[in-house]
Amino acid sequence: MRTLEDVETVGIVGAGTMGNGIAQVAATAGYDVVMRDIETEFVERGFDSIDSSLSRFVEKEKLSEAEADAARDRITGTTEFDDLAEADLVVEAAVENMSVKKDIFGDLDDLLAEDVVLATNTSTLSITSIAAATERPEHVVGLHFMNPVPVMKGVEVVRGELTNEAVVDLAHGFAESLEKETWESDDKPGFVTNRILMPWLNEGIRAYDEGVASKEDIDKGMTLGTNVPMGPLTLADHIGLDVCLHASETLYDELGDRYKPAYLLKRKVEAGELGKKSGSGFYDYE
Ligand SMILES: NC(=O)c1ccc[n+]([C@@H]2O[C@H](COP(=O)([O-])OP(=O)(O)OC[C@H]3O[C@@H](n4cnc5c(N)ncnc54)[C@H](O)[C@@H]3O)[C@@H](O)[C@H]2O)c1
Repeated sequence: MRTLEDVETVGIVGAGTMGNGIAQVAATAGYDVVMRDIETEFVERGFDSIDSSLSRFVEKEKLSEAEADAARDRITGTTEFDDLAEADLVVEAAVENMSVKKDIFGDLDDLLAEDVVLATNTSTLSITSIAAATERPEHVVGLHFMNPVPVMKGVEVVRGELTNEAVVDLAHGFAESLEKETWESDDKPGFVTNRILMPWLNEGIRAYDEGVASKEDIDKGMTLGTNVPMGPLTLADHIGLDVCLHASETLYDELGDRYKPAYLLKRKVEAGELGKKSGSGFYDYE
């Protein structure tokens, strides 16, 4: 198996919110990066996000201009799947859909040398199921970065049923080389973070819907009362209500009633009120 010392080029599948963030932190850490999406427009949008994020790091004097330029130069964007062939490690960050991920992992398995580790950034889907699309399930691991990747320190390493110990070690080592801190989860629905976060968000939404308190007081109660940086309604808006609903539905399917999404979460998504990104969710963002 390729070890961390062998990793020079990192392949990223998907140039969206997470993919471009992972590409940025990998390039900043000195890796060469190949970032692949299906349309040129999506690759370009990924680079726009990277450029503005690197500029903020320069403004805050966390990176010099030369370091930011060097990081940017280490990233190659592409729509050609075969360009991922030079990767020593791949992190998949495409859409949260099992059949899409299985197709991608089947193709990666065909393309890449058999000693290359394939990681997925899935938030809620089973690593073991994704790995089953390959002939190297022992080389498939969950590497669950948090959003926004350049800012959030934590990475959850998820061990599939068949994941090798050395692959789990590589996942921790790679994340640490990006100056992240890791923890580990078994391949159970939602892993540690979303298993606990999603019912917390849904309970906040239900409490609001049932008139327990105003949305401001629910958020204030949770921030001042439990010392979290954002209350549930603000955090749900930041994550995106559609993303919250999708994750909640996956957990509900796998774990049953205690994970049932709140009615109001469904209604908001149906109304197109998706949170910060659409201009309104529980709060208005103008
Ligand atoms: N956004 C979050 O807060 C967050 C946090 C942690 C993990 N995740 C997980 O990360 C993954 C990506 O989420 P995101 O928020 O970046 O989504 P996104 O929609 O912003 O980006 C996904 C990208 O994948 C691309 N894509 C689709 N099929 C592809 C393919 N076959 N090959 C290459 N690219 C393809 C899409 O065009 C899109 O640009 C998901 O599995 C999600 O669950 C998301």
